[in-house]
Parts: sequence; structure tokens; C-alpha cells
Amino acid sequence: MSSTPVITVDGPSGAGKGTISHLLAEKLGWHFLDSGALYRVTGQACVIEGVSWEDHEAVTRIARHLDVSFTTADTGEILVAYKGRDVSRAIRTEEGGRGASTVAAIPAVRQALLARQREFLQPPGLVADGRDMGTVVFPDAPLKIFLTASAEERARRRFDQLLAKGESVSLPRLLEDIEERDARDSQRKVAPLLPAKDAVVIDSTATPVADVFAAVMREVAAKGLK
Ligand SMILES: Nc1ncnc2c1ncn2[C@@H]1O[C@H](COP(=O)(O)OP(=O)(O)O)[C@@H](O)[C@H]1O
Ligand SMILES: Nc1ccn([C@@H]2O[C@H](COP(=O)(O)OP(=O)(O)O)[C@@H](O)[C@H]2O)c(=O)n1
Repeated sequence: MSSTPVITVDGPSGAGKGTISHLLAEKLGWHFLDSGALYRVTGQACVIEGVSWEDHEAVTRIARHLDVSFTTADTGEILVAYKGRDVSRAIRTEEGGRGASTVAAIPAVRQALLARQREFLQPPGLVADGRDMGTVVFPDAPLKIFLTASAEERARRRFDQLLAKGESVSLPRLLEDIEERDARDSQRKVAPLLPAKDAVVIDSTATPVADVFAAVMREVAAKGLK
């Protein structure tokens, strides 16, 4: 196992994982792994290649040879490309989330993406955002955070986020999507969404980002990671 430290941030959609992970990576000067983006690109690659999300063999082949790249734009935005084609926007739609969670339930797809996720562990450290970062991908992480919030609050956050991006969305539909994705992520046989036994669980339903981040930084300090 690598001696490079990793902090895992897991939890359901809209809990604030991306927000907190980015702040943390920036504060510590560490690398960042958006593992959900790998599942989202796999789902999008299926759409591009004309492969059904239900065709386990074909999806697994795509995941094994996934030609994906992450680059940082001048604006600081992370651009995601599949076969050199920018898919950053397409993968962030609700449809993109549905595709990701459908292909993520295929055990061979998860296996195919495992080594690729571990390659992100480079000095001086890594903040890893996902569902199974603390349970499966980095089980030896010295600090594991599990962020959660009520489904209603997470749907409201997603609603505001998509509206700001100019997408037309319905709040009841988003709540349905979130509950459906929670159920699929929690009930799958391999790497289901659940806190690691040694995770610090933080409920952010009524807690602003700054306070959640301060709570996480206290855990970081307590572990001597900064
Ligand atoms: N504690 C919080 N309180 C209010 N809004 C939040 C909080 N954490 C995150 N958000 C907002 O909720 C939305 C979803 O957060 P994000 O970090 O993308 O969640 P996740 O990565 O868990 O899906 C973003 O618009 C973000 O600004
Ligand atoms: N480590 C991970 C990350 C994401 N995923 C899957 O990919 C989907 C999209 O993940 P994401 O982190 O981009 O989604 P949000 O939490 O941002 O909505 C999730 O619903 C999971 O089904 C996973 O199975 N394991």
C-alpha cells in the first residue's frame, strides 16, 4: 500500500461531496479524484457508441478501454473528454446520472475502473469523491468522511444547480430521480452505497457549506493530515 495519504468523501447525490472535496483538495494542495465522472463517462460512451446500458458485456468492454481525459481549463473548470470529445456538459445531466448508476451496478464495470481510480493516488495526497472510496477503493484511508442530507434537501440543491445552468427541470421529478438513484446505489450487490465502519458521518441538511468544511478540517487536523 502507498504511504501517500488519501481522504475519502462518500455519500449520496447532492450531499455536497464535490463541493467539500474540491475545497479540501485546494486547501491541502492535493490531487482530486471524481470517481463519479468515470462512471458518468462510461454511461455516456455507451450512448455515443450505440451500446445499451443493459448490455453488460459491451458496457464492460467500454469501461476496460475507456479513453477518458481530465484537463483543467483556464477558468479552473475541469473538462472531461471521451476519445478527445468534450463530454463535460453531457455527463452532468440527470440522464447522465441515471446512465452512471445503471452501469455502476455491473460488477465487471466496477472491477474495470478500480485500477484506474487507484492511479490517482499520487504525492502529496489525494481527496477521493464517490460512493465506495472508503469501503472498496481506498479501504486504508486515514480519514473517511460520509456526507449525507435528506433527499428533499438534495433534490432542492440539484434543482438550483441545474436551473443556474439553464436546464429546465421539475423539482418533483428530481426528487424521484434522486430517490431512484439512492435505491439503486444502496441496493446493488457490489460496493453498495454505505458508510465505511470507520467513517465520520456528517449530515449537512441544515448546515451551510462553510460549517461542513470547518467540521471536515477539524477531522483533518485531528488525524495530523495538515
Ligand atoms: N451544506 C450545503 N448547504 C447548501 N448547499 C450545498 C451544501 N453542500 C453543497 N451544496 C450545494 O448543493 C449542490 C450539490 O452539491 P455537490 O457538491 O455537487 O454534491 P455531490 O457531489 O454530493 O452530488 C451544489 O450546488 C452545492 O453548491
Ligand atoms: N465511486 C462511485 C462513484 C459514482 N458511482 C455511481 O455513479 C453515479 C454518479 O455519481 P456522481 O458522484 O457523479 O453523482 P452525484 O453524487 O454528483 O450526483 C452514482 O449515482 C453511482 O451510481 C459509483 O457507483 N461509485
